Amino acid sequence: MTIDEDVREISPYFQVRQTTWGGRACFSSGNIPKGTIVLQVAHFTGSSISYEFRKEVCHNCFAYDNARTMKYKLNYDSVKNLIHGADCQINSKKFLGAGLWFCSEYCRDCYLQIPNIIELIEFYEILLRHFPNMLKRYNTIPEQETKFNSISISESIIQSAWDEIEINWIPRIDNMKATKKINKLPPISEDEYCCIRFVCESLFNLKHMDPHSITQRTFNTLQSNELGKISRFPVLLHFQKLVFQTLYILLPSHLHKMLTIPLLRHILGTEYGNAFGVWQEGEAAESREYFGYWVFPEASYFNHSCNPNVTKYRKGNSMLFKLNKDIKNNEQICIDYSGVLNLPTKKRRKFLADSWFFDCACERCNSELQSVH
Ligand SMILES: C[S@@+](CC[C@H](N)C(=O)[O-])C[C@H]1O[C@@H](n2cnc3c(N)ncnc32)[C@H](O)[C@@H]1O
Repeated sequence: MTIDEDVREISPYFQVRQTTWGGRACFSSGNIPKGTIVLQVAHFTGSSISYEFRKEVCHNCFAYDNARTMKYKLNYDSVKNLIHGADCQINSKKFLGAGLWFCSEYCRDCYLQIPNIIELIEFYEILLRHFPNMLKRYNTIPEQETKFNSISISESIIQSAWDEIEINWIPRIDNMKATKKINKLPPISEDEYCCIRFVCESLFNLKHMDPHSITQRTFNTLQSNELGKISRFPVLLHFQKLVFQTLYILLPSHLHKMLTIPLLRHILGTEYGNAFGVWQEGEAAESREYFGYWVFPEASYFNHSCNPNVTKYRKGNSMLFKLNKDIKNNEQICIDYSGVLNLPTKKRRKFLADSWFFDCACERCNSELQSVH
């Protein structure tokens, strides 16, 4: 993978360079003292709050109030001024709130001020309208995970699955009347529902982002872990197809234009290796809640180290990366992906290989492995 000259402007504190052992990585641009925030990012391409927390986490600032439902649900009055044009499929009488909850009027207003946000709200609302029926059908089919997980995966198996969609499924759907298309919506679970919202938010953000912005350029060059992740969990290939099919049938035209198979594969393939967890703020690591995940392309060049020099944390809807020790010029800047740094070498490395699909080549692993042999 080549390094785009442009990604060098991510932070004045580091440069992105190629390594021989772990793809691209961040190297400090000088001696930097402990406590320095080397990166703060606020532009995620996509975020996903898990179904369980959908009413309990603010969709603007990600606040959480001990499992209480957020006070402000989106209502028709707050969106009606944003609806222009007759083809918007938001119905004033049956508005369900698009599955969007906020901790305050301020957060709801901030969310509604995002340019063109009505496009995303419209899709969330359409999906929410169809979801109960899709879920009901999902709940009547027997457990299929075992069947799908027994498939052995290769690059060409993934490609043929998508070719099948492209060559057979899409033309069939394109030839149907709108009402008939709805009958082809697949049965989906809560997990697919959340992932569909994640992909749609990514399409929406990418559509309205300056194509020359650093977020867009870094997103384009993110490393995909599609093959590693689907090989480990083959059911994900089926899952991805359901996500695509639902989006293809339900997306209104302004976002439908964005939906291509290569882009969907890039959004999901890069999410597998680059997403950060959205964790509860202000709680100890052992007791905090995990709300979901989000992707910040500019923050995706940090490699993992089992002795990291950066601590990452969330502040509202941004993420900060702060040095936890002094570092020297040209030193690699690394974070912890795992949350299991206290485990013994073998177990820690197995965890990284199983959940992140790489054999850790950090200094601590290298020196601990040498002392084991
Ligand atoms: C979030 S990306 C980090 C940036 C990545 N190196 C790149 O070129 O895009 C995570 C990927 O980097 C590589 N990586 C990160 N930390 C590593 C480590 N300690 N040892 C080996 N590979 C690592 C793995 O391929 C992993 O899937």
